[in-house]
Amino acid sequence: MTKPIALITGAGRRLGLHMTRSLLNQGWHVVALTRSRIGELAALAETDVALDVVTCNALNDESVEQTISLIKQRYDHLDFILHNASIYEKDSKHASHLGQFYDDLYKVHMKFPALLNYGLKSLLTNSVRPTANVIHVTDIYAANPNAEYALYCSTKAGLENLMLSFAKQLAPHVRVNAIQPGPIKFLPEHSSAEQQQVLSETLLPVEGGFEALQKAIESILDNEYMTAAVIRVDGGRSVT
Ligand SMILES: NC(=O)C1=CN([C@@H]2O[C@H](COP(=O)(O)OP(=O)(O)OC[C@H]3O[C@@H](n4cnc5c(N)ncnc54)[C@H](OP(=O)(O)O)[C@@H]3O)[C@@H](O)[C@H]2O)C=CC1
Ligand SMILES: Nc1nc2c(c(=O)[nH]1)N=C([C@H](O)[C@@H](O)CO)CN2
Repeated sequence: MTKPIALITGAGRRLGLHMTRSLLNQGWHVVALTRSRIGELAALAETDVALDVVTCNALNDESVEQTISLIKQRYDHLDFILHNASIYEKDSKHASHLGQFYDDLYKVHMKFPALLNYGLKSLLTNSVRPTANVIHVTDIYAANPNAEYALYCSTKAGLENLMLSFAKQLAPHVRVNAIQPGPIKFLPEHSSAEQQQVLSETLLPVEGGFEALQKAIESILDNEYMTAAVIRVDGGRSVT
């Protein structure tokens, strides 16, 4: 296959689904990793042969190993990995089993991206684009944590640090960067009081929406002189 190939984790909804659609529309072949093949992503795969939906659960080591093997069997190159999969929950929600919760966050935010980067390195170095790209989607909370989400924030900081190591390891054929989103899209479980509080602390007091992240992702893909960089897309929340 001569088409560029993108691998997106957490592709079943929200940003992952948005980027899957956007890259397909721009002529990419997309390998969409998701925990279960359902809903809009599954429906899209029925009509678009350029979409390969692969089920993978980052909490299951065997599932991750099998996914890496399957991708290496199926493809001879890879041009972009978007590390998007994430769990965003308060520590207090898991007070009775904090150790298990922390293990899960580590697996989704750090171990999964690290194993994909190592396991798929040979495909990335065979990119059909001038350079391959890996983007780690972190959070402004990686630099300035929200204490109620301490465990989440620390593993996002780990994801950002991994970006620096892989940028060093994989240069010059693979560029590795991070994006720190701010309030892009609230989850349904966020109360309106929580939402208003966050927006009152944001210079541009609206949700950014997935298009704002799409533009940042595309700017990295287009800019051959960017690696080891961190871009904030946060409406100015991080300076208040
Ligand atoms: N939304 C926002 O305002 C902000 C977002 N971000 C970051 O941007 C990225 C996208 O955000 P958003 O779209 O809201 O993300 P979501 O909270 O909607 O989660 C993304 C996806 O992660 C995947 N995921 C969760 N657990 C696992 C698991 N065990 N194994 C594999 N995949 C898993 C799921 O994919 P699937 O359903 O396909 O299985 C889930 O839908 C995330 O990395 C997030 O941390 C950062 C700051 C703010
Ligand atoms: N995986 C996710 N991570 C984050 C989300 C989210 O919805 N999913 N949201 C936030 C914050 O709510 C942000 O929108 C406002 O501070 C951070 N991380």
